[in-house]
Amino acid sequence: MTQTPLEDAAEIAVVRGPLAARDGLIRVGTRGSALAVTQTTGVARRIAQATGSEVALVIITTKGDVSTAPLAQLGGTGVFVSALRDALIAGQCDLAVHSLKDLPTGECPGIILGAIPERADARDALCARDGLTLAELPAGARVGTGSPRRAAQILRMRPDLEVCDLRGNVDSRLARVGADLDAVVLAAAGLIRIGRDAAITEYFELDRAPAAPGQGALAVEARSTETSTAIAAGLAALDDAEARACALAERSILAGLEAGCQAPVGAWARCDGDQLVLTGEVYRVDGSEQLTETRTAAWGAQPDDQLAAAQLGVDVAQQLLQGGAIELAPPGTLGVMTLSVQASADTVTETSDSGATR
Ligand SMILES: NCc1[nH]cc(CCC(=O)O)c1CC(=O)O
Repeated sequence: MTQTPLEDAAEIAVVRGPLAARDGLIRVGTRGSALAVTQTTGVARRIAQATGSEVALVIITTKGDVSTAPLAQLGGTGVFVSALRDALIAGQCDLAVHSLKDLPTGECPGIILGAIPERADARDALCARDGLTLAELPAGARVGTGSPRRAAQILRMRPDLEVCDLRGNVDSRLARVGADLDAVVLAAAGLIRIGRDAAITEYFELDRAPAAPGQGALAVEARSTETSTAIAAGLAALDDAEARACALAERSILAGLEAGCQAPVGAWARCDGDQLVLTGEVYRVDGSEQLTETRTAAWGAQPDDQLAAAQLGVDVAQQLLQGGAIELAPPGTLGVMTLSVQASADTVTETSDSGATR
């Protein structure tokens, strides 16, 4: 938490606590972790360059930052997001920067997704003791992750390993390697952003282990009532059509599966010439089974392509559902909406029953 990024912010002021709105000033809200401050500083710099405006970072503390309780108890990954959104709506900042993979797929009233900047490395990375790769870890080695997707992927590659739960910020997770764990799996983008990529001993290629939908991408949110031309110009300069299409395609798999944040789902979208290629996977968490679907759509960086990207995700989700995704994933992690609708309509089926009592 008390790392170098604050120095990186040299020409961008970083404020903990309220900062009044003022003409010509763009206040960019962020969580206070080293990772969040670093990535938001990058966004703030580019907005400053594109607009010539004065830009400041405003650090907003979220429940997820001050608690080590399991995320599910705090209301899921959404806790990282809601305090920032509250601050944006309340006018405590003018923009809010999130890791896209932490954003729930639903719309948020009063808020627009103003920009998805060019995406960083989407891969997961293994950080193991003694420079070991996954294949080199001894049988029974303990690998830390809090993600059901990563757990399943590790066990598919190495069924003999022991997957251990892991929480907290990137630095505290890394500190466990060589202590009570032999390795941890983290997002490469986060490690690179905070300058800890020297800890990486292996990158998992996306064809072998598709990452969380939106991993490595950032989301810049604004108020839907925003009228500032400087903010509009800043958002337009930041937005990357390819990153937006890929993120949209990956995230609409989640939406199509009605996936909760603990769903073991991997996604990988890439633009390849004039094609947008999307792969979605759903796993049994013990690594014993998986479903994979790949589909393509035309791609030419046209406005229509964004709609096609979203539809591609829905199509992949449909294929995964037809392949039996609901039965593969832990009860209640997929088809979440359908379950609650069924339950409230008092037509509870066996599936929704097990989902509800999980
Ligand atoms: N789950 C928390 C989270 N949210 C965003 C990142 C950083 C990487 C990114 O921007 O996707 C991380 C850490 C991790 O998964 O290792």
